[in-house]
Amino acid sequence: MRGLEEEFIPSTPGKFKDKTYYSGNRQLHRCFASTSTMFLWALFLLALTASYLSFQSFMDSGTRYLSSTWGSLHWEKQVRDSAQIHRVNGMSVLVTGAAGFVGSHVSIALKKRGDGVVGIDNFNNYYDPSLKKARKNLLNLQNVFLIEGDINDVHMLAKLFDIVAFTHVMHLAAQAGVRYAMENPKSYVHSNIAGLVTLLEACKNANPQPAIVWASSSSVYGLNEKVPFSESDRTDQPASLYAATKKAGEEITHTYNHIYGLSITGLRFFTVYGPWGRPDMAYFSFTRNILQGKPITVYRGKNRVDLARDFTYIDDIVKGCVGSLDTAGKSTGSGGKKRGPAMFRIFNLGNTSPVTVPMMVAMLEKHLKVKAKKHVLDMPGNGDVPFTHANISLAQKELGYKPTTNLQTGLGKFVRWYLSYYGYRQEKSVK
Ligand SMILES: O=C(O)[C@H]1O[C@H](OP(=O)(O)OP(=O)(O)OC[C@H]2O[C@@H](n3ccc(=O)[nH]c3=O)[C@H](O)[C@@H]2O)[C@H](O)[C@@H](O)[C@@H]1O
Repeated sequence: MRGLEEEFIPSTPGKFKDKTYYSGNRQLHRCFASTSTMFLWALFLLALTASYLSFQSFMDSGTRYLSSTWGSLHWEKQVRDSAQIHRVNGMSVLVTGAAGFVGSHVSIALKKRGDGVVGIDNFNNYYDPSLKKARKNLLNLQNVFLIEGDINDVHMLAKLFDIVAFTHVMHLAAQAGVRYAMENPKSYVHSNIAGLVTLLEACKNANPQPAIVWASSSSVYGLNEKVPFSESDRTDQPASLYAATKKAGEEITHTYNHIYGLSITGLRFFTVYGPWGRPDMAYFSFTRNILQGKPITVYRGKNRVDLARDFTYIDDIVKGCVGSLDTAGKSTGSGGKKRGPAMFRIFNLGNTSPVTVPMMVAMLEKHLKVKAKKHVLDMPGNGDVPFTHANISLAQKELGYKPTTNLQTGLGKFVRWYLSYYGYRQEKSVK
């Protein structure tokens, strides 16, 4: 016996050649039966497609809501609340790279003094994303809403500027690291070039246009030998792709200032270090290796000259960033059109007292109370520069920037943070 389903569904759809249908009437009936079955089939398929599509959209909106990625009403409310200004003459700032080292510190500083802050970060895995998540938790505690998204996402940026009239953008999202550029050059183009342009486009289209403060790098001085490095020194000899993308960023921001009236302040950071820092940087990875009894590689320059850096403590950098936001002139454009000349500035944010890498290691040994196992190697040709040294008189004059933490003190603070964050008990783990 054929089951009911088999009665209605032919084994070969569209082909109804049942030999029992033989008369004219039956021909007509057969024709009618065949048309109505096809109609039923079409209806069935239509219903199937419709339910599939609505299931998909339900799933999409469900995930969007649950993971708080952009777009939902709940998300919009979180953005608005976080951007709310709580002081007279305060600002509302979009901080890119807010789960990063400098980004998280700046976001918290701004929020604490009553400014509105919305963060964005793509949480990439260039270094341990769990550290970025931990920084996100810090931001949550301060009621800073952090969006998980990429600055290359045109629609998300447009939506953000639609919801909030940001007065400022603190642009710190970037692919950092000098030597990693040889391993993954495309990531530098993605974040430092394409991402920058996407962000500038969004800022230029925004109404009102925000003022932009962004992170360039001391590495733009490249092979410059004139010391200390001043903003007017040549920057056309980058030694790494990283430096080249930062230099390109300075030129790109200039064109957006020139064509669209965006207010731009570029900050050349000098080897920023401190608590919640970046694990890829030498002082951080040295600390880890020293504590684990593993060797560290200390590079040495030409003619056995020690490499040196103008290491700058995070709190000083934060003051420089906040000072730049406070003194930034307004952008002049609207509706994507320039209405007058706008501010364009570049500042060194350094410490003005370079320290050699072996001296930095000696300071770490003292704080950690452990001797490092050092391997000294000639500096490989991988983009490193032999030394950096900032002239900060311009930042001092225009921003009131005045670094106050020397490397010895700053590394002490870093080591205390490191030991507590990674759960070392100093008296037990170090000899
Ligand atoms: O201020 C800057 O412009 C740059 O500072 C750092 O770059 P860098 O100064 O090279 O910082 P580290 O990677 O921490 O290196 C510091 C020094 O330690 C040396 N080093 C690094 C790693 C290592 O294993 N051994 C070693 O001797 C490097 O050659 C360098 O002289 C940051 O990583 C960049 O993102 C930033 O833009």
